Amino acid sequence: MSSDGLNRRKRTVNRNGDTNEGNVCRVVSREVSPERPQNQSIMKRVMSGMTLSMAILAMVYYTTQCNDTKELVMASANQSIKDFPIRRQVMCSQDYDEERVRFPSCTPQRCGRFVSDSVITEPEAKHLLLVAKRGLSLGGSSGGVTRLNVDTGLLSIATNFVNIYKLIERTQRMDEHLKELFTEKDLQVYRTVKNKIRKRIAIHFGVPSAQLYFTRTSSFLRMTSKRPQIKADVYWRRHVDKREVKCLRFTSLLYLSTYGADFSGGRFIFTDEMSNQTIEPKFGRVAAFTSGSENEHFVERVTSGARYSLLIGFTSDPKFAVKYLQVNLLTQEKAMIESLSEYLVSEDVLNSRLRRLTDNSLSLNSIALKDDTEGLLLGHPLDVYLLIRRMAIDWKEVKDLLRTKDQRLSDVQMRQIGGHSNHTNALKFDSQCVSSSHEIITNKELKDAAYGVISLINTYDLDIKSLANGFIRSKTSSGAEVTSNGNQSKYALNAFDCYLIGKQTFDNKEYSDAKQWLTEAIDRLDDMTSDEIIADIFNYLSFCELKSGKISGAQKYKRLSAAIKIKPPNMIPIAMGSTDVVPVMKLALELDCLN
Ligand SMILES: O=C(O)CCC(=O)C(=O)O
Ligand SMILES: [Fe+2]
Repeated sequence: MSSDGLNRRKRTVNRNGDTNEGNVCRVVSREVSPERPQNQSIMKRVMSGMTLSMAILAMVYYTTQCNDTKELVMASANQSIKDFPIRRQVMCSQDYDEERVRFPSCTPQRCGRFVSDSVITEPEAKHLLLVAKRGLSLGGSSGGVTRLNVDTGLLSIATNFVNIYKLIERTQRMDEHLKELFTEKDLQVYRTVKNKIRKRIAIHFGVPSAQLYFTRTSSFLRMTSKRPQIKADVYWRRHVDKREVKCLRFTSLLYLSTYGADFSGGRFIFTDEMSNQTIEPKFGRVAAFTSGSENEHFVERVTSGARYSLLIGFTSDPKFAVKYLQVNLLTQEKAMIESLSEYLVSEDVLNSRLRRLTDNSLSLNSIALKDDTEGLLLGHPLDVYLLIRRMAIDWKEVKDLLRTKDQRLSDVQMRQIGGHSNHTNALKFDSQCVSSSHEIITNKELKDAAYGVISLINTYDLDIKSLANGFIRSKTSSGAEVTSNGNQSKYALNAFDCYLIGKQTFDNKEYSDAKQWLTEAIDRLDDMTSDEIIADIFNYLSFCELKSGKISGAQKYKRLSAAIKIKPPNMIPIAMGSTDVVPVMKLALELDCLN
């Protein structure tokens, strides 16, 4: 769950061996660095001598400095934290301010962390370790971390990811035992454990348990000392969970192996301003903390053995809850599609846009609901984004198209639609469903969902072009494309999606990725893309070029953008939130200065 590790500054870890502040600081470099070449010439030897002296000076400097950056062991592996958890309270960061307004009753009253060895039983931990090993053994990253997301089935294989559930579906005829990968008993233990952890978090942080929802981030992790192959393998970078998955409120970790016994290195470290705080993983131990920047952390690189853990993320925002997305939105959408299809048949509607929207939603909705039989809703990483896009954009458009049409329908005709006596009832989607889901799913959520896609790209280091085509492929991987859904992907994004994600990526200051998304948007332009959006795509492309110092490229795109006739301001494309205006205006000014 981290994105920017490779370009973070070099990290040193100050370590005290005991539970309290010590005076001896051992400075250990954790940087992944290539081996030094052998120096042959005298000149080189002199140079390396000088380098060494500078390194020693730097060490002395760090050693004197490290009295200020102490390291405290919050929970050691030798300890047994049974009766009372170890707790630490920290000041809440501002990361929750927005949620505080939206969900006052479930905003954390206090922020902090706790560690306990008595949340789950030993048999439960043993069972989950077997489940983790069984699941993870189907994959295996070529780098240091293998992830298996239990809810989506996403599993690291070599430098790629596959959907394990689809894999099983395809191979089960040959390999009967795979069907039994997760038995009912396994899932039952998994659910019990998740609920126990949720309850503890609720008690500890004073949040009603019923308002803590599981997110789709839950994953088994196996960390080893293997050299990283892709960005996602670098698990030892500092990060803030909430910055990567915005909706997160609490992060919990269940450790399924023990520091010092099953592996070395691999301690969990909070990077506090004055001192680092360390948790040594222990079999059956649960650590939980508020996910904002008050709890920035990293995992030390494992030096030997294998480290197993189960990460479970919680949100207070029901829209990002697994259950909400699975049950509410999808079933609501299904009802809307049924009503609409009935209406389209009975009315012989000629509006091709309406048909296209319905067909597209129908196919995506039925894929998701078909998976329901296996309890695996929303299995593709783009599912959530696409569902929210349908709710925020497509269904709103359907409603608008129908509104326009309704005005031309007589009362008699209205009654005929679906056999209902008044048109509000007949067009269920028009009255209740669309309005309510549209009220719930706003452009803000759509932007968050787009942000979710960006986090996914960064966390798993995915190739943008492949993902835009609905395929999951790592940026750095070579060879055959590994997909989660056969060769023909139903998840291909359209010009608007790529534009929206491109804009969010731009706001994230990732200009090269933003350019890629916007170029994908250009490749996907069709008759449904409005001129305003096309002009804005070119505008953003121009800003991307400008940010990368490519002045002539910036000017070229700016001219292209200006060449498109912009309609009056009420036609400003959807999802152009007012917050975007300021930076874009600023950039526009910068660009104008160049002309
Ligand atoms: O496994 C751990 O201890 C922490 C992993 C982590 O921080 C993450 O995946 O965000
Ligand atoms: Fe994390």
